[in-house]
Amino acid sequence: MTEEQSTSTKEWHLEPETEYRFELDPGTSLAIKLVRGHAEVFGAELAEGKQYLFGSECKAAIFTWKGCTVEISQPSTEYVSDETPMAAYANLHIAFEQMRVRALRTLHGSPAHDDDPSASAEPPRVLVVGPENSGKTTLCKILVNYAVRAGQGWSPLLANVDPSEGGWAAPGALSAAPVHSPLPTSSPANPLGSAATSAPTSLSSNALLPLVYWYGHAETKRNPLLMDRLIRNLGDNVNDKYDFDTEGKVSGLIVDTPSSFGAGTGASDHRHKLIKACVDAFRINVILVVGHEKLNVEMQRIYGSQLTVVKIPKSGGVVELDHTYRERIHNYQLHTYMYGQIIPAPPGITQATVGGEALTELTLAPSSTVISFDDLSIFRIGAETMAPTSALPIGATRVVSEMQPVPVDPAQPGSGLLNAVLGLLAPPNPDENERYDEEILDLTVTGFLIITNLDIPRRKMTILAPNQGSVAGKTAIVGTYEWQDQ
Ligand SMILES: Nc1ncnc2c1ncn2[C@@H]1O[C@H](COP(=O)(O)OP(=O)(O)OP(=O)(O)O)[C@@H](O)[C@H]1O
Repeated sequence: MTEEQSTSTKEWHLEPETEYRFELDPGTSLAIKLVRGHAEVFGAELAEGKQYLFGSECKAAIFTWKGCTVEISQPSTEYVSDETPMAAYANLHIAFEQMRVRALRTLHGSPAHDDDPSASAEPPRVLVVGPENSGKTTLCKILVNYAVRAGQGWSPLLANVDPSEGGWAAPGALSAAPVHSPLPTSSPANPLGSAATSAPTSLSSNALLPLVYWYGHAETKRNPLLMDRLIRNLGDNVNDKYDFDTEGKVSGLIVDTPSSFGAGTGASDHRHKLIKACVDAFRINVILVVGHEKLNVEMQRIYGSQLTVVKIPKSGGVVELDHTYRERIHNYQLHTYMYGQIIPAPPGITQATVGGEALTELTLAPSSTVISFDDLSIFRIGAETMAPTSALPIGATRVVSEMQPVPVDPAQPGSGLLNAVLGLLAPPNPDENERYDEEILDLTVTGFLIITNLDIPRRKMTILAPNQGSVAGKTAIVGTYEWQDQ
């Protein structure tokens, strides 16, 4: 008996249009091999005979349109369901595909043959909204994966404006990237597959180069003005890109939103402003509301006259994620950002891949460096450390606004910098005349680092970063995320 056969493997035969769902416990991993037929994980096809690893408490499903046999090593919570919304999702994909084809035809001035000449020639620019745990991110992934699999050379842009999720960067970031090959699913630490955000060595074959802005908090309500500005910055960048890349533009874009956009009601809260910011910034023409009647009615009422609002079903497989799970995921994400994607294979599995990549290609070695306090300028956006208004001298008015970059002095006890996650900013405009006061709000992020030690008497601090690049003279922003290497 070979080593591989001696593991506890189990074969599942899946009928057409069913899915095998699994949920991993902490510290466990799972290997899945497609033995026969066709299967996909959230729209990304599995290759026959390859072992795919899943870890870090991943919760996902293997879906098949035509039926298949899969071999599972070291199963955990698992079941098969024949009730999935995949047919509805596939119909959506077909509708978006028609929009792309029409947009491309218009771009090339090709004659229209069969369909309605009055139909819009705009590519799909889709905003996905829904309450917590409705499967928004999963739906975005499925739609993007179906588009890139269509064989038309589409590279739709996926934007993630959910700061609690991290996407391709660290949690607290807003990001966007054109997707050229299917996004794999292997761990919630990399919900959208691996990106070349940490170090060049992590440039695996399907790594993406996202555009990233740093918000720095999990909750959108903490600084809605900053969220609004970053969403508009992301949108402006995307539109600038499209001005030059008209072929890329016809692939369209999909925007994944935080659950706070779909939660609660009432016109006064900040979420309407942020939804509006997304609609304007990304020139949205379709809003998908995942499984929420009231939200659908609300979106119809506000946007129904200017764009298409579609309610779509929520999958019964979506897992309710609690607060502690989300905190563990943030830890996995930052660990993965620093050390790469490390998923130990279940016993007996020797040859496996993570989302199709060889395991060794995804491992990183971060560097810990001691720098002087003066090497790095650190800012906090808004008045986090301000005294309450009531504590100000009589007659004094607050001078620090929610959007003002406030310098943070590491020498100050209680600076909040120890173990803080910092977003390292791209350099400001080299032309002094083009600079402006709040420029650092509009700079993209080139990387993240963690302050692991502060030596106030010697004015030194230790930083952990994925590579050894110098940070001297650079500017970083601190938010409310912290991480300790355990
Ligand atoms: N069909 C399915 N089978 C098993 N697990 C699933 C399925 N669909 C989604 N999940 C899992 O459920 C969890 C929640 O899904 P997802 O992140 O897509 O929801 P969301 O609405 O974006 O969440 P959030 O509340 O963070 O905005 C994820 O771990 C995802 O992998």
